[in-house]
Amino acid sequence: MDVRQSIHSEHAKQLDTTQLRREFLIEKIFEADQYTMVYSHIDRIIVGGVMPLAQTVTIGTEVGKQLGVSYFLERRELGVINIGGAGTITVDGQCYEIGTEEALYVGKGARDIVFASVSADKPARFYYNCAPAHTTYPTKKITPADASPQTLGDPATSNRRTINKYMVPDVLQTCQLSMGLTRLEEGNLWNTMPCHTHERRMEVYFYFDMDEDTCVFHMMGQPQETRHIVVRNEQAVISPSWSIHSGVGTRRYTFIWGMVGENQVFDDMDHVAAQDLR
Ligand SMILES: O=C[C@H](O)[C@@H](O)CC(=O)C(=O)O
Ligand SMILES: [Zn+2]
Repeated sequence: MDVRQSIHSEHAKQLDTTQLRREFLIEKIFEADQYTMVYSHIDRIIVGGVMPLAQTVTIGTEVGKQLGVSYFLERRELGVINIGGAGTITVDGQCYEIGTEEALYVGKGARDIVFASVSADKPARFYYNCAPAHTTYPTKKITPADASPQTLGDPATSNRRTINKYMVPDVLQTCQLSMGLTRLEEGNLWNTMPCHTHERRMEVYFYFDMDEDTCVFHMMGQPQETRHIVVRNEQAVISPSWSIHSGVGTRRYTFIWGMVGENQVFDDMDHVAAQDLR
C-alpha cells in the first residue's frame, strides 16, 4: 500500500516537478492479476485498480493490519467503474456482471470481493475509489443509463463533454462517496474549465481512453498559484480541497472523478473566473 500524506498549500507551492508528481500523481493503476492501492490521508480515500487476467483477484486481502480492521470493508464503502472488457464482481457469493462502463457500489460490511474478467484477451479494468463509511447502504450495480448524462460546454471553448453521474444521491445512497465519468467529444480538449475548488470535498481524477502519444496537462494548485502535472493514459491525480482540478489534453480523453468529504452536493463548487487565475 502506497501512503500519501496530506499536504498544505504553502508546502505544495514550493515543490518541483518530481516532488509534485510524487505527492499527487498515481502513475500505475492497473497491474496484471493484482489490485493496486494508494491510501491518501486526505479524507482517507483509497484509490486503485483491479485487472484480473487469467485468475480472479480478491481485493484488500493483505491490508487489514495496516487499516487496523479485520477486513477491508469493515468500516468502508467501495465504488468501482469498469473501463475494460466484460467482467464480474462477486460480493460475498453474489455475482454481478459488470460490463464496459458499468459500475458497482459495494456497501460497508462486505467481506469477500472477488474480481474476474470474462476473457483474458480483453480483460476488465476495474477502477475504484474507497472511503470511510458510517453505515451500510445496499450494494448496487449502476449502468450508464442510470447515470443521468449531462452534456455541456462548447466546441468554441474546446470543452464539449458529457458528465455521467454514476454515484450521486439521485442514483443511489452512499455514505460520502460520489463518482462519475466525463467524456470529451472529438476535438475538445478542456475539462472543468472554468475551474473550481470545493473546500468541503477532495477529489481524484483518473484519466484514460488516451493513446500513447496523448497527454493531459492537469492543472492544480490554489487559483492564484497554479501548477501542472503531465498525466498519461490510466493515471490518476489527487486534488486536495484547496486545489483547482482541470485539464487540457493534446487530444480528447475521458476521465473518472471521485469525491469524498463533507457533502454530496455536486453543484456546490466555488467557481473561479479565468481573470482570477494566476
Ligand atoms: O466537482 C465536480 C468535478 O470536478 C467534475 O465532475 C467536473 C467534471 O467532470 C467536468 O466539469 O468535466
Ligand atoms: Zn470538482
